[in-house]
Amino acid sequence: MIELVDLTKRFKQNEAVKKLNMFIEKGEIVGLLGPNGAGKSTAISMMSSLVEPTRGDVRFNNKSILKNPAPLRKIVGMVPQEIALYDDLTAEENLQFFGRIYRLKGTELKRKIDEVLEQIGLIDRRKQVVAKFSGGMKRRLNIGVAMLHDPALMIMDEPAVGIDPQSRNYILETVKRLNEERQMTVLYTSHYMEEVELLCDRIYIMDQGNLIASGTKEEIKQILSAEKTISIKTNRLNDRFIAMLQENPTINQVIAGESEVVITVPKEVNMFPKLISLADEAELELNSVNVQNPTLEDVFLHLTGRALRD
Ligand SMILES: Nc1ncnc2c1ncn2[C@@H]1O[C@H](COP(=O)(O)OP(=O)(O)OP(=O)(O)O)[C@@H](O)[C@H]1O
Repeated sequence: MIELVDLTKRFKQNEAVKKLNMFIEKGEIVGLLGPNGAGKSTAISMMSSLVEPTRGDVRFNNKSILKNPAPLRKIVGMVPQEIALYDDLTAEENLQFFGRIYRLKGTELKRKIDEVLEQIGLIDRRKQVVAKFSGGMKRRLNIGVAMLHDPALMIMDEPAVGIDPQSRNYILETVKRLNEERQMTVLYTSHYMEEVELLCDRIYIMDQGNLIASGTKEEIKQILSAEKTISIKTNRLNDRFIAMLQENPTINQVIAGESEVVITVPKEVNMFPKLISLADEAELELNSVNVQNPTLEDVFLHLTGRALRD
């Protein structure tokens, strides 16, 4: 459906996006994950023809859209990171205003507004002014605006940022439902790996303008397939035990908390007997020892040496 080819954007000295290659197939939910400043917004602004690339191409159904963006614009719904609503208008009036921009009118506009309000769970709040809305409700209406013209491709720029977990879940479920019921294709950008992990079929991870990993969740986690992480919980962790773990040549990494220590070891090693004897020696009672599956956060840490949310 959409393909980015060596897409690059330079702002003066700053190369915000560097030779980005990406594709989105019809019906997929694709995640674009990366910390603040990674270049996600710039990439999707070029993808939706709002920002002109310095180099590279954006192709829609195998045709470049750089000279002729109209066919793509017709099918794209863009959910911006900043909430773009009129505070002194009601939910319904906001949808009427934006619906007219999309050239909807009369009974068609009314039908569409009812449908969108139903989908975003705000049908009972249609007559309420947006100024009275919670952050989560504003985010939902922000998505509703982008849904008015039935976009085949929805591009969402951190649509659930800064809201409570319940509203976030509602948004994630709405996106999933729209994808399942209407085969809507979605590009979902976020710096929360949990959102992307929950929602997306395929994921691209960006950092400092570069694409650092891509693939299905399983493929990306394969990057860490040579190692496993073990979490050890005790009532009282002691320095002796931590020192013994740090000195053990099989253990690659030791991260100690107050009552939990997390170690990384090669995948094939069975650490359980050794951990039990080390704990015995350090006169420590173990509460639990769990092998953890790697998360996308672990992959990001492994690739960049930094946490995703620092
Ligand atoms: N219009 C602009 N002029 C100059 N620099 C810009 C402009 N837009 C973005 N940048 C820079 O490009 C880099 C990438 O920014 P971008 O907003 O694309 O990142 P992001 O991953 O979307 O992060 P965020 O979630 O914070 O928006 C940053 O260094 C930013 O300062």
